[in-house]
Amino acid sequence: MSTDRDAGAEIRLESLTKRYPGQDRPAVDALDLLIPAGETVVFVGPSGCGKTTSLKMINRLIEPTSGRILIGGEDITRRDPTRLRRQIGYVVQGGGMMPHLSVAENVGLVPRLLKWDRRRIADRVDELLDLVGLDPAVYRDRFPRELSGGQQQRVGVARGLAADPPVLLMDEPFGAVDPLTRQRLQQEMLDIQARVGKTIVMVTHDVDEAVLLGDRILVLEPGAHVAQYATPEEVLARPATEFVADFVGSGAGLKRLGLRSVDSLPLRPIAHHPTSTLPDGPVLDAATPISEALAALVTAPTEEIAVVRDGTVIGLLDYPTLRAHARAGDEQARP
Ligand SMILES: Nc1ncnc2c1ncn2[C@@H]1O[C@H](COP(=O)(O)OP(=O)(O)OP(=O)(O)O)[C@@H](O)[C@H]1O
Repeated sequence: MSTDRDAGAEIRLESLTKRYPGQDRPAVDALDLLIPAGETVVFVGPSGCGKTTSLKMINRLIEPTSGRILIGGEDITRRDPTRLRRQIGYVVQGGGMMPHLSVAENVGLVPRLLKWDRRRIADRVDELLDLVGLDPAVYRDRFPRELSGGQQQRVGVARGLAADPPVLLMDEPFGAVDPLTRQRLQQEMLDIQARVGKTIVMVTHDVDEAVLLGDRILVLEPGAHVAQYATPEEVLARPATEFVADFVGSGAGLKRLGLRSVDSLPLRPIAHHPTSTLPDGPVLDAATPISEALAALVTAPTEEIAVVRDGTVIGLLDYPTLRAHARAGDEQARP
């Protein structure tokens, strides 16, 4: 597959609005946006600002209250939504695989609905598994339960690309995997995008991910009001408002902290915790970078995670402690 920037389509949102029943303010309030063909645009912003609602209106999983969506110049607000969704790839957190279908059947889902012949579907499935780094001979007949989280996520990406759609929507695609797998998937996503040239719209909570993957970043305030829409370099170097500076700043603070390890934080001491009584829940090695510990804490079933050095628990770490230090790191870095 060669680089093909023409493979994507321009997306234009015009005064796009969503008002949920019973809510006094619109979740998305007259959003205007132009996403050039073949670019990756990443939506970031505080929880509830309207990222997912905006994304899901593009394939009409959520129906707009008013406004227009043009893809490749065509107003898709009048198209049959089911047909439309076969032409827009959609990748969700965790991969969203059907548990009772094999990898090949999952990837071939949309081509089958589009009535491609079997040979063409089989060839396409193998081509895509190769693209996402899964050996087709090993993985095509496996079931989701026989795959790791990262492998399921790869299958999700392959499925999103199956019918060669000009547009790929990704909703927190790498949010369900461990930090190392996440980094690997992000790198692979850059390679894949360089090869397929789709127009990609992605929602993430991770500013670092937005900076890495986005040609442009859309920073939203509540109501999906645009705080800034610019390249990552621009957003980091010249945040348009205090809000943007604060929002991307906390990520930058974490990035700086990322070089330090968790044993440099104040851990809650515990009286006695020999190796034999290591807690059941997740543990972190003392050398784990703080940025990775954050992801572990956010997804942990417990409020504290034990930090272990040489098989012995040296203390407990909680989210408020880590967060307080991330903020402190930020302030120190400001002039
Ligand atoms: N089905 C719904 N009915 C009513 N209100 C909703 C519905 N879905 C979302 N909302 C509200 O609309 C607003 C935007 O939600 P949305 O999920 O788009 O935000 P988000 O930025 O993606 O949030 P998060 O980062 O937490 O996923 C929120 O205030 C939310 O409570």
